[in-house]
Amino acid sequence: MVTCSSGRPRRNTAVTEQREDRVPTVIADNVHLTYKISGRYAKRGGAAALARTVMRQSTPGMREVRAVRGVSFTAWRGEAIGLIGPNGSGKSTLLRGVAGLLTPSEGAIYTLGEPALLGVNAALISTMSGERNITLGCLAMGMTPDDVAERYDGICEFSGIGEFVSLPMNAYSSGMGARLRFAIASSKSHDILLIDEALATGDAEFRARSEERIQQLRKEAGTVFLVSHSLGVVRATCDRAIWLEKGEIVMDGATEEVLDAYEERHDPKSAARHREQRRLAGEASAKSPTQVSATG
Ligand SMILES: Nc1ncnc2c1ncn2[C@@H]1O[C@H](COP(=O)(O)OP(=O)(O)OP(=O)(O)O)[C@@H](O)[C@H]1O
Repeated sequence: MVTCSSGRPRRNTAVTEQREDRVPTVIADNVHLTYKISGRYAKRGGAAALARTVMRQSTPGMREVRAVRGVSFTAWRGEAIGLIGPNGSGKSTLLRGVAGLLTPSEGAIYTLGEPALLGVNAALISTMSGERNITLGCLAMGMTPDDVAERYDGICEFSGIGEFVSLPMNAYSSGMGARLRFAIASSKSHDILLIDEALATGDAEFRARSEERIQQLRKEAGTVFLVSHSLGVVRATCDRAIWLEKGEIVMDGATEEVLDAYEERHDPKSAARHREQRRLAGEASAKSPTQVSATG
């Protein structure tokens, strides 16, 4: 089933561009996502208050934050896409738009299948134990009680939270909570899995296991979107990257190319180091056939 979330009715032109051999799972067509901040948060300060008094306004007006501005892309089944960009560039907002939690003020998002958003702030109930949250989280994802019973041990083991599972989640460290959320959400294959920074919180060993799990989810035919500030995680996990700045796409393409360009702009030292590493690796591989023939 194709689901559409849009600001106003639009002709679904992008769908007709699909290639025969690949299945599009998410189509974003000129998407704009805007937050409206109302009342007292919109404008503060003495001058604004005085203006309101003079103009006899009881409440200040609405302010808009245009977090995503005219974003278009097509995601295909089997892809893992990293969303990168500086703070406030609109990555999480775009993910929430794909998840259907925000409606575009303009443009449309079409999804084939059910998107599942896995965020660090995903809603589990902090006063309940990990055990209860596993059960509720799995049921909420559409599993049957038998499915839950079957997967329960695997989820506990994957999360690595040990006996903390019987304690309320508000007794967990933020890393433990994030690990449990990831373990619950990734225990089921999703048509479209949206991950917001979840991997950044675990330790190195958990990150390695999560990367493996994401690769597995990809093989099970889903599409994975990953928001991360860690370019290393995006490099290890994604084959495509979308770079956002101020709510607009700067670049969309193969991970290496996009990350190189991003680093050139935001972290030139790392970009130079990576170039040098590649040059040395290139030299080594150019030399190796000679060495083989010399020894062979
Ligand atoms: N609930 C909200 N209400 C109002 N404005 C918001 C809200 N959430 C985000 N914004 C604003 O939208 C813009 C994009 O924020 P968003 O969280 O999507 O960026 P991001 O790239 O994910 O940032 P970060 O890397 O810091 O997590 C920012 O200007 C932010 O202040």
